Amino acid sequence: MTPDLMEAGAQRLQSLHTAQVAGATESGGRTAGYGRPVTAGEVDVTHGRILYLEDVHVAFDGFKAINGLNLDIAPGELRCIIGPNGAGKTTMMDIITGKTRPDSGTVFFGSTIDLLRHREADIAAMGIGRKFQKPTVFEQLTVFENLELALATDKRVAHSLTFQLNGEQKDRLGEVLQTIHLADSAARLAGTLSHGQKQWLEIGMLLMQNPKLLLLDEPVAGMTDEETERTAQLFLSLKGKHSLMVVEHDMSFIRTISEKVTVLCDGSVLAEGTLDEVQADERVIEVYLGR
Ligand SMILES: Nc1ncnc2c1ncn2[C@@H]1O[C@H](COP(=O)(O)OP(=O)(O)OP(=O)(O)O)[C@@H](O)[C@H]1O
Repeated sequence: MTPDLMEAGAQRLQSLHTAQVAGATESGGRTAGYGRPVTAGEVDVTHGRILYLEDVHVAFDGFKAINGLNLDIAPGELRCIIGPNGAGKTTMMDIITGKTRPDSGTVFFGSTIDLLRHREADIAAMGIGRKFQKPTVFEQLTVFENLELALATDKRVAHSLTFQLNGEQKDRLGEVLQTIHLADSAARLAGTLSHGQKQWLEIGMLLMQNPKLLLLDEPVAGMTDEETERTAQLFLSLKGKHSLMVVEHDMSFIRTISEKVTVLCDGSVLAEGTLDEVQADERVIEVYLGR
């Protein structure tokens, strides 16, 4: 979830609570007003890359967590990232989203946006959405309200407290509900959803902001087999419309969704190719099996 969204959600919950205390809600705390949805600007992908990292380094207390990392992602690509524990996968996502500043290197969004010059909230607003492993939906709001809230991430929080959808936004919300398989659950409180449904809802919240690039950290951890299968279908349906970077340890899930797989190890790329290719690579076998 984006920093702006977390802030807006906290404010929204506070306002909902206040209204409940006063006994005066009209529509579950989302009464008249307006908001300005974040709309990502155009990203220049004429060079065939939506994300480009070159020779990125970061050390924590002398430990090289990212060590000469080079990576690029094509527009509309669904890239899977695998690697043993401590390989640097989370740190890489932290760098892309502005949470961690690298010591050196180049990180570009499209060919013109130098991500190292931007703050975390701005990077999210430019169209890079991040989904952490643990779902962080607003449990006391309905599915509908969670999605609605995702449109209202204006930094002037007062707007998000009093947000009202226009026709186009209602259509979009309906589409996202269908995409994330929650059309029948729009009025349910998010806290009553299964783990998998919460994950889909959070992905839906990111989709409401129409991200160009989605970073997804272990999206199927803790899901049932059926939920995992549905998540695979969801990601395949998003491919092309969005670029996706999926970090996951579940190899059967990777097999279902992947074209190109990148193996990270010790902070840099060890191998890249189809899952079959990287699984047959002696160096990959060695880091996974410790031979
Ligand atoms: N803030 C930090 N301070 C010190 N060390 C850190 C910090 N963040 C990450 N590290 C270290 O950097 C290395 C890479 O960590 P990272 O979390 O990026 O790996 P990962 O590939 O995501 O691992 P996992 O699959 O277990 O989530 C690890 O050895 C970790 O302990």
